[in-house]
Formats: sequence, structure tokens, C-alpha cells
Amino acid sequence: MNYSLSHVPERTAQPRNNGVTMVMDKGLSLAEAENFLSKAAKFVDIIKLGWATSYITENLKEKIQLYHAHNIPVYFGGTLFEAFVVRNQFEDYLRVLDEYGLEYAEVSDGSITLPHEEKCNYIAKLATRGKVLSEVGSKDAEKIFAPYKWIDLMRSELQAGSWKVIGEARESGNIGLYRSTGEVRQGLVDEIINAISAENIIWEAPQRPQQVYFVKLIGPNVNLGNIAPEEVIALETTRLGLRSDTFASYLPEDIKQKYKLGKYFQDERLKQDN
Ligand SMILES: O=C(O)[C@H](CS(=O)(=O)O)OP(=O)(O)O
Repeated sequence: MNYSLSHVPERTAQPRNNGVTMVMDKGLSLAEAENFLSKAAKFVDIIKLGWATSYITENLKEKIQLYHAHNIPVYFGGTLFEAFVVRNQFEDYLRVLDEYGLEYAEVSDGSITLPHEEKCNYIAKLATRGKVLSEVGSKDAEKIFAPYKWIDLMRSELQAGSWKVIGEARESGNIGLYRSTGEVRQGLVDEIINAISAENIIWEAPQRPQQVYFVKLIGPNVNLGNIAPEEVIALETTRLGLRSDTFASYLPEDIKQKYKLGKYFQDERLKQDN
């Protein structure tokens, strides 16, 4: 920190298991990645090379080495895993992971239909070589399933060996955990967190209101994913209660009362209305 401020919540320390910020790199150049790391490396816990962008990204090996040199694990988007699976090339996929020195891997079925047992077998197999993140939720807006189903899938994937399960949102944030407007499916999220420990879940939350929602609900050390590189520092301030959206979150009552923050602001509005 550049100076001292009281009433700022404590963040977990890197390497984090909780309070993770997963950033989506969808094809940054090596120079852009260097530039990005020079300002934000200490706020980045995992990099996902979005969907199959790694297939055509220039200087891929060098970029992965650069992230690793900053102790930031990297994994390929789940869509790439799916692209290998549907071509019957899973063994090739394993070779690619080894060739690029990737310990982390994502298993997903967002674009394909995969029997869940088969998905769990892939999770178990990949878990023998490193950390697995498995994604729950479809990229197809027509495929909506009930909260109990999300919970069942998440539970069995964690049991199969996933390090964390990811709640689907896509880059756009208008699917899976969210309605087409981007609004959070709050009932779904409430049921999930009642059943599964929040530290086992990474919530994809590409839009600012979605990030704010989860920071307010779960706290500064919530695991968030699909964060755009240019939003990392802004998100960190949201976590710390240093942006308007979460400003009142960690301040004591006397300060909130004096400056009419949070519920005191609402009380004031009510008085004015009556
Ligand atoms: O599910 C995701 O967040 C992404 C990005 S998008 O769906 O293509 O927008 O897919 P992934 O393959 O996991 O990177």
C-alpha cells in the first residue's frame, strides 16, 4: 500500500486459496502482458487464457513463462479442453499441457453435452497431474437448470478432484449465474452458498455490479473470475471498500451514522419522504 488507512479489510496473502482474482487474458501480446503485470501482478492470482485463444496467440510459451515468473498459474479456457475432447484428442491435450508447463487445467462442458460421469472422469484424471478447475453451467441460454442441480454437479466435481468449481457467466456475464440482463440469479446463488463452502467456488463476474454483489455478499476475500486485465485494480479497491459501491462496508457504525452511509442514508431518505 502507498499509505496507511484505517478500517480497510484484511486480504488473504498470495499464494491465495481464498480471495482469488482470476483474470481472463484473451490474447494479450507479450508486451501487453508485461505492461499489465508491471501494474497489477500482486492483485492477480490465476490467469485464464480465454477459450481457445491460446491456439493462435503469438509468443504463447514466452507469455506463459512470463506469468509463471511472477508466480501466477496459468490455464487454458475450458472451451479448448472441449475442442480436444470432441475431436477425440484428449491425450494430445495432456501433451499440450505438459509442453507448455501448465499445472492447472479447466474441465468444462459449456459448449458440449457430456455425460456427467465422463466429465468427472476427466477431472479425476487431470487431478492426478495438477490442479483442476471445473466449470458448472452452460453457455447455451436455453439450458437452464435448477439450483439443486448446480449443487449436485458442484459437489460431485469437487469430490472427483476439482480444486475449485467455477460458476459460468461467459465473458459477457449474461448467462449461467446471471439473467440475460446481467442481473444476478440471487436465489440460485443463495442456495449454492448454503450448500457449498464459498472458498471452493470461483464466481465468474465480468461486470462491475456483479463483482460488487459478490463482495457485499461474501466479503473482500470472495473468489472472482473472468476479470478483465484493465479491471483488476478497480476490483481490488472494491474488495477493500475504497470505491463508492462498497464504501460503507467496513466502516464502524459511528462513522456510518455521522456521514449518513449505508442504512443511515436510507433512514435519512425515509425521514425526508415522511
Ligand atoms: O466461460 C467462459 O468464461 C469463457 C469465455 S466465453 O464463454 O467464450 O465468453 O470460456 P472458457 O472456455 O472457459 O474460457
